[in-house]
Amino acid sequence: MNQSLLVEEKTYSTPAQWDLFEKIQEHEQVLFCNDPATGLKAIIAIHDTTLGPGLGGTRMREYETVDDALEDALKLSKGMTYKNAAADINFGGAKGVIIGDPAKDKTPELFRAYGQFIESLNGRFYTGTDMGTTLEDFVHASMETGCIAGLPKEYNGGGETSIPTALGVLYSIKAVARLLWEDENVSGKSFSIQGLGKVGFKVAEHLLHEGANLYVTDIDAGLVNQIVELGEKKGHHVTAVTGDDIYQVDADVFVPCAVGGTVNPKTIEQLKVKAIAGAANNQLSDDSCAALLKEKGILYAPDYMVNSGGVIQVSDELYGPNQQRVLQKTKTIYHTLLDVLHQAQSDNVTTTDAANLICENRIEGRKNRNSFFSPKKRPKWQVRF
Ligand SMILES: NC(=O)C1=CN([C@@H]2O[C@H](COP(=O)(O)OP(=O)(O)OC[C@H]3O[C@@H](n4cnc5c(N)ncnc54)[C@H](O)[C@@H]3O)[C@@H](O)[C@H]2O)C=CC1
Ligand SMILES: O=C(O)CCC(=O)C(=O)O
Repeated sequence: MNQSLLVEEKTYSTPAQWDLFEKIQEHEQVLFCNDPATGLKAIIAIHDTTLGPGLGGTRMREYETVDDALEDALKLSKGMTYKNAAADINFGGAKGVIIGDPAKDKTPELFRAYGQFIESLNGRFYTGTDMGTTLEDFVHASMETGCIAGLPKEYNGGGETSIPTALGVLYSIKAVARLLWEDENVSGKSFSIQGLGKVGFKVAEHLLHEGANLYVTDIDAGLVNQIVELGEKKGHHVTAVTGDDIYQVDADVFVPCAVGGTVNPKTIEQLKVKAIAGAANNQLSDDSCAALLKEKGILYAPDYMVNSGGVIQVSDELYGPNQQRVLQKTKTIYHTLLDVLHQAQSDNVTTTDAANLICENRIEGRKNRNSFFSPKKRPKWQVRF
């Protein structure tokens, strides 16, 4: 072996050089998007496209480090693979994160630049709203790419995904109630809701309509006040709670609807609830939390099943927007989730393990069926060619 090859071997086998590839080893592709002209800094992670093109929303958030942003994109996109498999739709898992403050850093040009990067993936990534992004942002992105889902109705899209997502959370809560109390009626039961944004606010409205009592928190005091006032009008108790106190309230069900990771060993110790069912993606800080919850007797409804109303709508757009049909499909979450909760009980495993197994079997099964070549692997709403 000549000297230069020896040097190369030595250089490239240093473990630190491979850290990044180790981090993304479960993923098919990760795209770092950098556009100095608009200030766009984004990461698109495509986890698995066995079931179809990668599909997942794009989040905008002020991350402290690029590593934090990458970790979020990797975890969220993997979650989408499971979510899409659980919802039995023909899409794989992917997600985008834009690094920046949604209140200060958004411009139409930034989203157009993001659209150009999406377009460069040539149909491998479809996206729409998530935390910190709105339908309007994606109207700008859609000027550059056809791979945008969930545009406003005026643009012939399905509109706000938080509507089916919130309905799916309500039906999941009903499934949990059926398992806990043999009755899906939640009137008089109490719920602690963390986050009153696009989804959490609607979940709170649904629960008030059902006659439930609420504890609510959000870093935006205006949203908290609105729900407190609504509760007063409806004659139900809505108690505003500050920050981390939400983990200690004496509610029946914790409903995380803000950021991920809020169910962790520290908060599990504080939680007094009987169950957790909410919209936030990646609620558990790590896999071991599922076992901790099981030990403590807290029933955990896997997040990616509870919050699949959004992808159900987005994938349904293949047939043209139809909210009635989407809401009907969203209600099926009740039975899918209840089956998983029963399965976990009868197998004495965590609810996460029971749900993951169903998804992994579905993906494995599809791998076998995808064994022959077909050029028609694009969803039919892809109209650019
Ligand atoms: N929008 C959708 O259709 C879907 C959303 N999700 C997930 O649901 C969660 C909420 O999504 P959206 O409502 O769309 O986002 P959003 O950005 O509209 O709302 C998030 C809310 O959480 C609040 N918040 C942030 N950190 C908080 C904290 N530490 N404590 C209390 N409140 C806090 C924010 O002030 C905001 O009001 C996210 O995790 C998202 O990924 C999942 C599936 C679909
Ligand atoms: O809005 C979308 O494009 C898909 C929904 C999504 O990202 C999610 O369920 O987390």
